[in-house]
Amino acid sequence: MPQLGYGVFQVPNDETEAAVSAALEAGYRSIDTASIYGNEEGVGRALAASGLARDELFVTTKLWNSDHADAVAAYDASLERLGLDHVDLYLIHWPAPANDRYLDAWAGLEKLYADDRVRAIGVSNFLPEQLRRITDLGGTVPAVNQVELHPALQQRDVIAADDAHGIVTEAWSPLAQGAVLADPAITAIAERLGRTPAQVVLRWHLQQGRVVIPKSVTPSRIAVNLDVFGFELTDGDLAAIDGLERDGRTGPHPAEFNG
Ligand SMILES: NC(=O)C1=CN([C@@H]2O[C@H](COP(=O)(O)OP(=O)(O)OC[C@H]3O[C@@H](n4cnc5c(N)ncnc54)[C@H](OP(=O)(O)O)[C@@H]3O)[C@@H](O)[C@H]2O)C=CC1
Ligand SMILES: O=C(O)C(=O)[C@@H](O)[C@H](O)C(=O)CO
Repeated sequence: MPQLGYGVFQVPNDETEAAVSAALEAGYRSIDTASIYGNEEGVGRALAASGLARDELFVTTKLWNSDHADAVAAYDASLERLGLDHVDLYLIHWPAPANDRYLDAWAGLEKLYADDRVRAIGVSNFLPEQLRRITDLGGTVPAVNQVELHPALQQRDVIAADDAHGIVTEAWSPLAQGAVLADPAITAIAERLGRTPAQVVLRWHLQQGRVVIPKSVTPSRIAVNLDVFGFELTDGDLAAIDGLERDGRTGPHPAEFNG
């Protein structure tokens, strides 16, 4: 799985083909969408138009909360919209604890995986106790847990639980939707290194082994966000950004969100 991908939350379907095409042209090879984003068709059109071989691409989509009871049918519908015969990573989008159907959803994803219809399966927005209910089953361990994670919300308990099971932690809203980019600790590092604040934040994630999927519809930012493999933060820089934790959640809390 590429460590840096491109996310398309809040990109309207009719603008998604152009945005994903710009990302593929800039060099991204991993695209993160979801059935609830309503833009899988736009993603699919860009993939088809790119001329890139399928095995050069890494496509992630997600099972929405109302579909936990029939994951296989929801997967088929996503494939139809994407124009693909498989995706590389299929995630349960949220645990939706009030519905309490995520173990059924996991059984559906495990069936897809056992039938060789998807390259990897995982979860998103899972808290440690929700992950434990899945790993306690003794079946397939999720490959990935995609969670909100950025300097203002560092999710150390979730990362510890992921690490304990060998699950890759993937950061959504890795830039906190822009909310951390004016933080003096980050701008000072950016100025010293001659980089942008977004590049510094992405580097902070990457140097700690996380997968990131920044979103931008702005071509210059799409390019800048990918240009983060030619410099390094020092241990002091990493520690300064670690100091920005402030429980600054921007999205819903997984213990409460049922969609
Ligand atoms: N599993 C889940 O529940 C969730 C998953 N996600 C995934 O994570 C992806 C990323 O998260 P998202 O919420 O979009 O937030 P991000 O943290 O990626 O931030 C996106 C925002 O930051 C701006 N931005 C991007 N790059 C820069 C830059 N270099 N300088 C300044 N501003 C910048 C964008 O503006 P502009 O576009 O105008 O350039 C946009 O407003 C989503 O697209 C989606 O794929 C997101 C939310 C929940
Ligand atoms: O973007 C996502 O992937 C999300 O799950 C959420 O942002 C969700 O769709 C939402 O908008 C909740 O208010």
